[in-house]
Amino acid sequence: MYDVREWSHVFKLDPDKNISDENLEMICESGTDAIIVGGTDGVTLEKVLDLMARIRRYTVPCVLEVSTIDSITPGFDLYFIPTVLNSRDVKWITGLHQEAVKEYGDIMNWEEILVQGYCILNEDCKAAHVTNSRTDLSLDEVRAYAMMAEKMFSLPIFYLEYSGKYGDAEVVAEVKNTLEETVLFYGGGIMNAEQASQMAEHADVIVVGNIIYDDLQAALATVEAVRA
Ligand SMILES: CC(C)=CCC/C(C)=C/CC/C(C)=C/CC/C(C)=C/CC/C(C)=C/CC/C(C)=C/CC/C(C)=C/COP(=O)(O)OP(=O)(O)O
Ligand SMILES: O=P(O)(O)OC[C@@H](O)CO
Ligand SMILES: [Mg+2]
Repeated sequence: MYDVREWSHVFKLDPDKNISDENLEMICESGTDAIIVGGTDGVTLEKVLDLMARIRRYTVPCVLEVSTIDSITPGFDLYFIPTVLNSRDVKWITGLHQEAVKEYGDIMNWEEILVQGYCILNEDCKAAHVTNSRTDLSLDEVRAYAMMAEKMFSLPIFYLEYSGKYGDAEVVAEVKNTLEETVLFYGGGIMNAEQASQMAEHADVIVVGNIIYDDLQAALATVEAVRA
């Protein structure tokens, strides 16, 4: 099922982190809608290839969230391209993207590519540091980015990113009310079933990342919570 509008839960696996075969099997067979392979640091082609090959033993849809040009590899079902709308640096909004499209645009299969409009709201996360994002945004400013993503740029996905920190459910709810077509992803700090169901009440898709590595059973419980 490659239609993100049908999804409600995804796991994000970091190529730079270790996961055992046993735990990977439980994640892939959990009933989640997809596995996203992505991270900010230490993402190399070798690590991406290795993780993709291991996920490919299972039928779950597998998506590469591109964070470096050098780690893009064929074989994924979909490719997500982040553009960080609240970055202060054009490099992370359209800069690297233009370089990549200049190089590969003519051979890209655009049907398997979805652009994600990121709004990064945790000032302490790596992605915020790397992209020099302005995270001290008012609700109206966040809503404006959501509206721009949908109405100005027709992006398929708007991603409220609190990576490593549980976010503000009120902000997620308000952004959801702002969007009509664009799919709202929420990610950050989901560590248990209760948090998963709270964010899933508002976001279209919740993204569960770090807890996979810290407490696998808690991570698996988030799938059940969203389905309930
Ligand atoms: C051969 C083949 C199949 C070709 C496919 C064609 C294709 C897909 C081409 C891509 C073309 C293109 C436009 C590429 C864009 C290139 C690029 C590098 C864009 C920049 C992306 C970007 C803004 C990265 C910044 C970091 C970021 C937002 C990463 C997203 C993932 C993320 C937020 C991870 C969470 O990290 P974090 O939690 O902070 O870190 P830790 O958990 O490790 O602490
Ligand atoms: O790792 P966590 O905090 O669960 O966040 C998930 C995802 O939004 C990270 O890009
Ligand atoms: Mg992470």
